[in-house]
Amino acid sequence: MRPSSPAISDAELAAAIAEGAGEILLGVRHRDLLDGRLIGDVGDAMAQAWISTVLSRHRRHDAVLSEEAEDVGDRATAERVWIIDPLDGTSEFSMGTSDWAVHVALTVDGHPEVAAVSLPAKGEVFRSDHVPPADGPLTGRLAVSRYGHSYHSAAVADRLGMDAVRIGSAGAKAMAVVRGDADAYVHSGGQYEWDNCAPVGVALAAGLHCSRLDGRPIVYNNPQPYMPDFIICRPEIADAVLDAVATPW
Ligand SMILES: Nc1ncnc2c1ncn2[C@@H]1O[C@H](COP(=O)(O)O)[C@@H](OP(=O)(O)O)[C@H]1O
Ligand SMILES: [Mg+2]
Repeated sequence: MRPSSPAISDAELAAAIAEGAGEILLGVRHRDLLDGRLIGDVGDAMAQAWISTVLSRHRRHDAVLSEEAEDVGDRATAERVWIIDPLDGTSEFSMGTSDWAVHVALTVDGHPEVAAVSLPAKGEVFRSDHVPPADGPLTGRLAVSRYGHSYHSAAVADRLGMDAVRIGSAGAKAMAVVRGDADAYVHSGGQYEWDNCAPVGVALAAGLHCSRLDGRPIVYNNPQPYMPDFIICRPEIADAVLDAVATPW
């Protein structure tokens, strides 16, 4: 086999994967030929197959953690690990809305060094090496799941007087904060590293506050890839958000 292209940087590769998988996923939704659960299953499988083939061709020495692949081998002890969600917001993708995303992050020693999040149905690709600072006017909006508030997001909305906006997909919610459409995304109650690693990588690069609910930094590539809670918010409200989640009632 010919060696893979030597030229592509980690940042270019992450963005190309997020964009290319997005094109595949838009093709899966082409003209409503599929629907319901089937469309989500096919989307997950096709995006995963393409991404894993691209990574094995271009970065065969790196480890990979993906929502759609078995977590085998010694990934947790590797230095460079790609953390991937080939389709975040599978239910929204299946429903035909635009709030779904592809997440691609490269972690080095547990930190997202490079990240890309595409929102293919909106034609947007956010990348950590090019993202502008999220420093526009505050909106008073808090991004929450379409399925409702978590205990802690309700406390933040209540305490800070914020309006909840329902958006599917962790990536789409985080990018709403990066874009300046919302001031915060607060999640508790469960998620996995692939759901929030690339969104956090882009958010950090945009100058946003990202931490666990108790204020600790978010560290990835843990042996158990469960990452159940985090805050992504504008730095100017971070203290108030941390205070609200520390003493919710
Ligand atoms: N309590 C929980 N436990 C595990 N995963 C959760 C979760 N709440 C949300 N998620 C996952 O986080 C992503 C965003 O969810 P939401 O839009 O509701 O905030 C979804 O990923 P997938 O679509 O990749 O499965 C969803 O499955
Ligand atoms: Mg996900």
